[in-house]
Amino acid sequence: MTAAAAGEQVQQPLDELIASLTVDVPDHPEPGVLFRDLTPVFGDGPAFARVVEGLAAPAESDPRAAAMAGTDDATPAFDVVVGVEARGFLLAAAVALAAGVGVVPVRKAGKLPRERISADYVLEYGTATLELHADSIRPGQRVLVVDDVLATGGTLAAAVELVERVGGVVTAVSVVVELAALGGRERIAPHAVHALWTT
Ligand SMILES: O=P(O)(O)OC[C@H]1O[C@H](OP(=O)(O)OP(=O)(O)O)[C@H](O)[C@@H]1O
Ligand SMILES: Nc1ncnc2[nH]cnc12
Repeated sequence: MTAAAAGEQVQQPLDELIASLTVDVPDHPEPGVLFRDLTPVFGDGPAFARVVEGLAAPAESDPRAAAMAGTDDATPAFDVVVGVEARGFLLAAAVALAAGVGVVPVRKAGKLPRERISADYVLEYGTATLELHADSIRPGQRVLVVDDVLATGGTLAAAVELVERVGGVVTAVSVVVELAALGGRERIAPHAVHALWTT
């Protein structure tokens, strides 16, 4: 008997759901960039819930992280979630709340008020500086790094670098969308990137 015949709800695959809700905007924020607008994904309650659940999945199923956690599979294999300003904040806070752990912001330059470390980076449409409070992650803490889009990988590479400079152990890097042609995955290596939709 099929799931439908048995009366079960058949879920649309998550990558198809994200793709169907994403709006492509040509030439934003500058000519030549095809901007993938994910705000309709975040604005859809059931889709957002599935995205949040999916972003936490690799860390939960990573044997290395599970062994480090020393607990059963149901326990998140990370102690804290790092989110990258600004769109990553929407996701990281939700993932952290669902997992029962804290959330730490990686911010654009000049926003964090206390002792901080900085990393300059290049992204698909510009250059910028990211910062992390020096005491926001304890040495050895296991970190899930979350953002919405992996394009060239400059942003996430800088975020991972900051986490590692303060002694955090990056156990997983999760994004909603990976723009494969821009090669970001190679930039993040040796860390694996878990993308809910690769296009
Ligand atoms: O892989 P990359 O080429 O580095 O690009 C990806 C980054 O670009 C976007 O952030 P943006 O800097 O536009 O900031 P926002 O979240 O404040 O809109 C996106 O949210 C990622 O953080
Ligand atoms: N093409 C793109 N769409 C949305 N966010 C991005 N961040 C970097 N490149 C992007």
